[in-house]
Amino acid sequence: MAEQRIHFIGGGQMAEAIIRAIIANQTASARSITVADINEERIRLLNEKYGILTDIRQEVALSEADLIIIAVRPQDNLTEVGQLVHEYAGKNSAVISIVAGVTIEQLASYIGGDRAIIRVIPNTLTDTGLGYSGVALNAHATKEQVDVFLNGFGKVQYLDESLIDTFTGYGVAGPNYVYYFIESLADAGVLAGLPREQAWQVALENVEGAVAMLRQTKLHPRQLLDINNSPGGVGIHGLYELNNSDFAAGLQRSVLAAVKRTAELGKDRP
Ligand SMILES: NC(=O)C1=CN([C@@H]2O[C@H](COP(=O)(O)OP(=O)(O)OC[C@H]3O[C@@H](n4cnc5c(N)ncnc54)[C@H](OP(=O)(O)O)[C@@H]3O)[C@@H](O)[C@H]2O)C=CC1
Ligand SMILES: O=C(O)[C@@H]1CCC=N1
Repeated sequence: MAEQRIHFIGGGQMAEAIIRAIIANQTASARSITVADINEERIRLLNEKYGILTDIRQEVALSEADLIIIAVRPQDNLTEVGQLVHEYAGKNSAVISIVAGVTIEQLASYIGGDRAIIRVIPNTLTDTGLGYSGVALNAHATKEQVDVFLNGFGKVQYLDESLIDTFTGYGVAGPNYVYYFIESLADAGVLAGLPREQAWQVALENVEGAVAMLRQTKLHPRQLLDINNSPGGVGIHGLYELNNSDFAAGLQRSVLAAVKRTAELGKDRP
């Protein structure tokens, strides 16, 4: 397959994370990528850091692109962005929106519904090759159009669009919960008297090891908890306190709040 030309509208944090990953793993070359951003500084920075093309007008980049990535915020002027795409994008190009909370129906109202539109909530672990992006296609889009690009910054789960908001708050915001857990765990080690660096290394190793155990043994966490806790011992005393806290429900409420906010982002647009 010939290399796809990829044009980003919005060159912020998420666009940069995707660009860095797809160039690093040779999914795309820098010369096949263009970016438009209302902030000139961002374009200059992306050119300097990654060598992407910058001496091209947006109208031309849109007309030549195979994939057009809408990477502005939900609060930005999507009507204006959609109008540009509608006017200049080639008929066979696929338009990928990574804008949280904005539906395919809303996107179609901005750019026209008679073209391939793909709603993606991109995973944020892009530099690792791990992490799932959630993807919903409209009737004009095919997996073949986007599969190579999407796998260039992690793994992909194709979903019914009705699940994308849930996937956003649970899956894509997911590393937040894990980062926060690791930070809290390392703090617990320090609170109990370990030096910070040792507490930190142990927390990371335990998280990585626990995931490896779950994958290797295919056991349920509860079964591994049983093995880890001797009668009247250390582990079960620690777990008793956790059971007395709001730990599980707090985490679950946090995910539900993130899912709720995703839906609000789509509705509260200017
Ligand atoms: N960051 C994340 O972890 C994730 C983000 N997303 C989604 O990705 C999208 C981008 O998020 P993020 O990268 O964090 O945001 P950023 O604010 O970092 O990037 C958005 C960029 O788009 C520019 N911009 C605004 N309006 C226009 C326009 N009309 N034309 C061209 N450029 C424009 C902004 O410029 P200026 O700042 O000057 O306004 C800014 O540089 C959002 O919709 C978000 O929901 C999805 C998953 C995860
Ligand atoms: O916070 C945000 O809006 C984005 C979407 C999911 C994770 N980060």
